[in-house]
Amino acid sequence: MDRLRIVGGQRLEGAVTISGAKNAALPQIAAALLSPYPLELTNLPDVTDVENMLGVVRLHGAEVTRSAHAATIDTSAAVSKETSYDTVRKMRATVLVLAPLLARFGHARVSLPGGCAIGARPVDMHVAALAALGARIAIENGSIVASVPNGLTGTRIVLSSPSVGATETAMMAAATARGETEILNAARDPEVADLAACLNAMGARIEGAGTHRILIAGDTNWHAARHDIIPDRIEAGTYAIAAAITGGQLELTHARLEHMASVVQLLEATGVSVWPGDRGLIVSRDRPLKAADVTTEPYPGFPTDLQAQFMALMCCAEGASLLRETIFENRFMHVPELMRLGANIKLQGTTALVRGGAKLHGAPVMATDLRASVSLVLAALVCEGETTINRVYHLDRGYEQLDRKLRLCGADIERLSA
Ligand SMILES: CC(=O)N[C@H]1[C@@H](OP(=O)(O)OP(=O)(O)OC[C@H]2O[C@@H](n3ccc(=O)[nH]c3=O)[C@H](O)[C@@H]2O)O[C@H](CO)[C@@H](O)[C@@H]1O
Ligand SMILES: C=C(OP(=O)(O)O)C(=O)O
Repeated sequence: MDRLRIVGGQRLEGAVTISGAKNAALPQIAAALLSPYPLELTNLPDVTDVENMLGVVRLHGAEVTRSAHAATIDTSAAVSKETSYDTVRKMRATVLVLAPLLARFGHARVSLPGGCAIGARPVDMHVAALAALGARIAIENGSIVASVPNGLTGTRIVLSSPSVGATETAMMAAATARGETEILNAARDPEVADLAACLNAMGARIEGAGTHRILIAGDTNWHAARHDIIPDRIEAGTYAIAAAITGGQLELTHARLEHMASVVQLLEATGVSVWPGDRGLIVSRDRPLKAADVTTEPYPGFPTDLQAQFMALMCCAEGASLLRETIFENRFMHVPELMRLGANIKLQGTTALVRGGAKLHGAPVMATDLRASVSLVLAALVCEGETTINRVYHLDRGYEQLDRKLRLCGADIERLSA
């Protein structure tokens, strides 16, 4: 298993190319199963989650032609097979193949994903949305078994909360349904809007994605399509924090301000400067960091996927900050590891009180999930001495060449292969 070795104390300076968004890529790869015509995805990030999702569609008979940062997925010979527990367990987003398989083939069997390190993460809203569209769904031996012998029928779906995955499931299924579907209380994330743009390129007629109310015309005539994936706002936010924590300046090439308003607002409240440049965003800090409180919220609120990284930043701020996690009940696996580096953090339920300013010292730490791991990398950049981070495969799930990108900006970071 690879490890990362980081020696802290370097100020980061330079440009970082922000890759395509993992969380936009995953549902779009699943969406390729909706249509028998090829889908070409460009700006595809080179991360293991994307490779795994391409593996999942291959398991269903898709032919995938890869080039650097692109893939053409031809599902003309695809079939609906069982998606096993082993596959779903590795990556929860695999559950996104349920709707396309059901919509195209009339039946699907996908193992229930179960909980993961950050929370229980049920899929009841995905199931309810498909049932509303007319699917018969049962849970049998740990799998979701869905069928719709006479095809899906458009309807009104009211989500009990704006789940990203359930909105995507509903949108994909509704595109194939007979008649119009309205999704209310939809997730407004840019990745949802990007999936709609991809589906529209494939022939669907979807309006309102990116707002609470999405209208899907149904009865799609699919055709071959090409779609360019949006830049990863979570990767961009992570590097923005890397610039902030080291008191450096980074140009985040391709980063989009319009996807990052809550993040930029919070960083500015801590004394960080962010401004648009010719190629993306520029992030810089030359003042002491101020503490700021934050509550994670559905988009456009502050993303849960940046909570751990922001906590690392607040460990270095003057004063105390409160971080409230409202999306995932157990997303604080980074706290004990940050404390091993010397951070002063008190956890109470879903709130963390961070008393900033403690001197951080390098130590061996354990990566536990994707964003927890990267928060340790960020903290290690300012630790006195050497930090080694184990289980780097968590990072490789969603960060393309993290060590190389940081090294190019001046970080003292090295990957140690086992
Ligand atoms: C691949 C992908 O895009 N992953 C992102 C997606 O995950 P994901 O799509 O799984 O997240 P959701 O928006 O669905 O989850 C939000 C909340 O709703 C709950 N819930 C969700 C579905 C359901 O059927 N029942 C239910 O109770 C979840 O447990 C969680 O508490 O959005 C999350 C919230 O922004 C991000 O952290 C993940 O990085
Ligand atoms: C939680 C994440 O991903 P997933 O939903 O795939 O677990 C993430 O990207 O931070």
